[in-house]
Amino acid sequence: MDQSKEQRILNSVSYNAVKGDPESVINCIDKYCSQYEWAMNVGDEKGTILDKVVEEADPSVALELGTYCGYSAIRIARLLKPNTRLLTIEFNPEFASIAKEIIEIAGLSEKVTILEGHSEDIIPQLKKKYEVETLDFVFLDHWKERYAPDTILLEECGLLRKGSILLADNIIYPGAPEFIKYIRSNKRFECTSYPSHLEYMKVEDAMEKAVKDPGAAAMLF
Ligand SMILES: CCCNc1ncnc2c1ncn2[C@@H]1O[C@H](/C=C/CNC(=O)c2cc(-c3ccc(F)cc3)cc(O)c2O)[C@H](C)[C@H]1O
Ligand SMILES: [Mg+2]
Repeated sequence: MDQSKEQRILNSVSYNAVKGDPESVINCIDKYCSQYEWAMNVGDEKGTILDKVVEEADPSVALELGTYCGYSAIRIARLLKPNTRLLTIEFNPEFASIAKEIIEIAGLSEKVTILEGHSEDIIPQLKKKYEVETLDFVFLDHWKERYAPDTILLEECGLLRKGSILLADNIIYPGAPEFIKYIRSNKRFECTSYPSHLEYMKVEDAMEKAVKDPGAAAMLF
């Protein structure tokens, strides 16, 4: 049986990237997906926005919804401080195992835990089974119609604190209209839109940042 696109991406990383060097893995995936086969990694342009928001969040515990090949997990984890971690949820077993290998090549297996399963099943387990108190940063990049219900689920499970930062990909293309409607009308969140482009294409896209109960100080000035 011929290989999947995701397997071909792993082949390219394993052949071309420098082991233990996250930047070389990121560059290798971006090169492969620009030149040979488009894939739904967040990419380098939106990836730079992701980097900035992760640095702003400086998270002790970060969560990603939708690992896919592990590209954004590597972008996030490479910026994490010692003794901090990224949990990333992926329900497709083939993608979970490919991501595991790519994250290993980047030398980031210590910082990244791939949780295989549906987000709606795993999120309620984060506190007890994965010893999470609250999440400092959440990257949403899975099925777009699940952004809103999973954000509500994170809230219901008490996983978001004052200042928790959510960042969502694909606000324009493919779009996440229910999420935008929900998060922008929710007084508890302060939202910012970051216009950009769809990965590897000249198509408009955007990312949305939502900060929960931003600092009270903000109200004083
Ligand atoms: C129901 C279970 C929910 N719970 C879940 N629990 C766990 N894992 C989940 C869950 N739902 C999904 N996943 C996993 O996350 C990944 C899914 C990612 C989805 N991303 C897109 O659809 C997209 C499309 C385009 C695009 C743009 C232009 C085009 F022309 C074509 C495509 C661009 C982009 O940047 C995009 O991120 C992965 C493939 C999938 O197995
Ligand atoms: Mg995306």
